Amino acid sequence: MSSVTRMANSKLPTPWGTFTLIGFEEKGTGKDHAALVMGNIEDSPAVLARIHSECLTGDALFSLRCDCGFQLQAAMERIAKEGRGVLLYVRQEGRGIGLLNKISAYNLQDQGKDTVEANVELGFDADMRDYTICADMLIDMGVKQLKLMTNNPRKVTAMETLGIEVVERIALQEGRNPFNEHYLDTKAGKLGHMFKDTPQK
Ligand SMILES: Nc1nc2c(ncn2[C@@H]2O[C@H](COP(=O)(O)OP(=O)(O)OP(=O)(O)O)[C@@H](O)[C@H]2O)c(=O)[nH]1
Ligand SMILES: [Zn+2]
Repeated sequence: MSSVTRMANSKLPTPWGTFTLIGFEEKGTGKDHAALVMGNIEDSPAVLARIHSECLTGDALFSLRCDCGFQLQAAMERIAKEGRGVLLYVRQEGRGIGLLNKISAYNLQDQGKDTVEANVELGFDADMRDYTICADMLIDMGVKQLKLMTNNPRKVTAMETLGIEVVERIALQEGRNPFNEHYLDTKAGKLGHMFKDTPQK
């Protein structure tokens, strides 16, 4: 049984083109999630896709502590350029620990901890995300194969495990700056993020 229910849809004009915005409700929690769709994404060929975890600070408040806002914009631009693709905007703020805990983690980082150490000190794993809802949103929209824009190999493995084939991983390296260098280097070192494209097959 799917973990999400499709609830509503509308047009969403953006600076890069007009997407269809689809709203989903997560059955277990009542949380809402969104998909931005352009073109016909059902069936083949593989669909250009981004699974974007919510980052209020980066996506909406222009934070330079991370690369999220830059990745979000780049992904929307690439999908619009291709004329076909999907971006899942998933409400997994702070890699699943929520905004308030992420702010506490930032406070620890201000005192010298890295992103992983800060999570652990607060009693969380480095990454608490579960991608089941992402696979179920894609299945609901008829998507079976992805060209996935991510540096995170765990997203690729998760999709494959959940029955969505990733035919290509496209690196999304955007917005490196003096404030997020250490964060990006920690992701590469401790969380296994990769900053080059890899064909999967
Ligand atoms: N706990 C915690 N979460 C953070 C921190 N910085 C950013 N985030 C969250 O991390 C999530 C984005 O994950 P990232 O690890 O940056 O990247 P990713 O989604 O795993 O991989 P990409 O697909 O390559 O972007 C968002 O939900 C952010 O809110 C931090 O220092 N601590
Ligand atoms: Zn961020």
